[in-house]
Amino acid sequence: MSDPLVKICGLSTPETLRAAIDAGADFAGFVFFEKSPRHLGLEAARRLGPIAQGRIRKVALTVDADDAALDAIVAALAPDYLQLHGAETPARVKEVKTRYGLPLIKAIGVAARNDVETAGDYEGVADIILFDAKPAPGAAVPGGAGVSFDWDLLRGVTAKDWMLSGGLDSENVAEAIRRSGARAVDVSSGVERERGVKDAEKIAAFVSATRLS
Ligand SMILES: O=C(O)c1ccccc1NCC(=O)[C@H](O)[C@H](O)COP(=O)(O)O
Repeated sequence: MSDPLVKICGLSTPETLRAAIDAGADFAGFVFFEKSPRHLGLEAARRLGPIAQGRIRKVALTVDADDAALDAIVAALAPDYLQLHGAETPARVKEVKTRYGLPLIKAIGVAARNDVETAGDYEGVADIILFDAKPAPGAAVPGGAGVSFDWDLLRGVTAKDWMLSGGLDSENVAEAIRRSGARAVDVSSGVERERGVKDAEKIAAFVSATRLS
């Protein structure tokens, strides 16, 4: 069986983007959400986009963004994927997909089995479902918290293409893959030396750990 795909999320510097590319990660996530410590401005996106181009799939992550914000982000980064990480409805996901003609990743917050089942609402609309830990009620930032959920909830999940996310690191990712059956994983906090600051060695260790799983 092929190695699991790896997405490193919340990259914001040329050095750590290159570290993700060199480690062999498949997706580079860029967070466009001002309340996040990983927020990437448009100017920085214009600088990082060409480094990633053709070397790693660029994912622009937004939270309930309107068309004007998405227009600016798409123009600055030229992403390969859009990741919608807010409360976007299936209708909104479809609208965004049609407007930009890009594959869509839709995040679903999971705390219980019925959360996993909501992925069915996005069937035929989202290209990839990203199962992440459900944010705490009233959380200002709905992702990247380094919190995991019960991976066994994903056993037998019927979504066609999906990623596992939430609280992963190089120590636990092999077990998370084994228990959930994931064929793609996403990480942010687990490859940081402090909140919002990515670490090249941790990125390499994380990718290696998925290859050994
Ligand atoms: O990472 C952020 O700061 C962020 C902000 C707003 C919405 C989503 C965000 N991250 C989403 C991701 O895809 C993270 O990689 C995912 O939540 C896992 O994060 P972690 O548990 O820290 O590995």
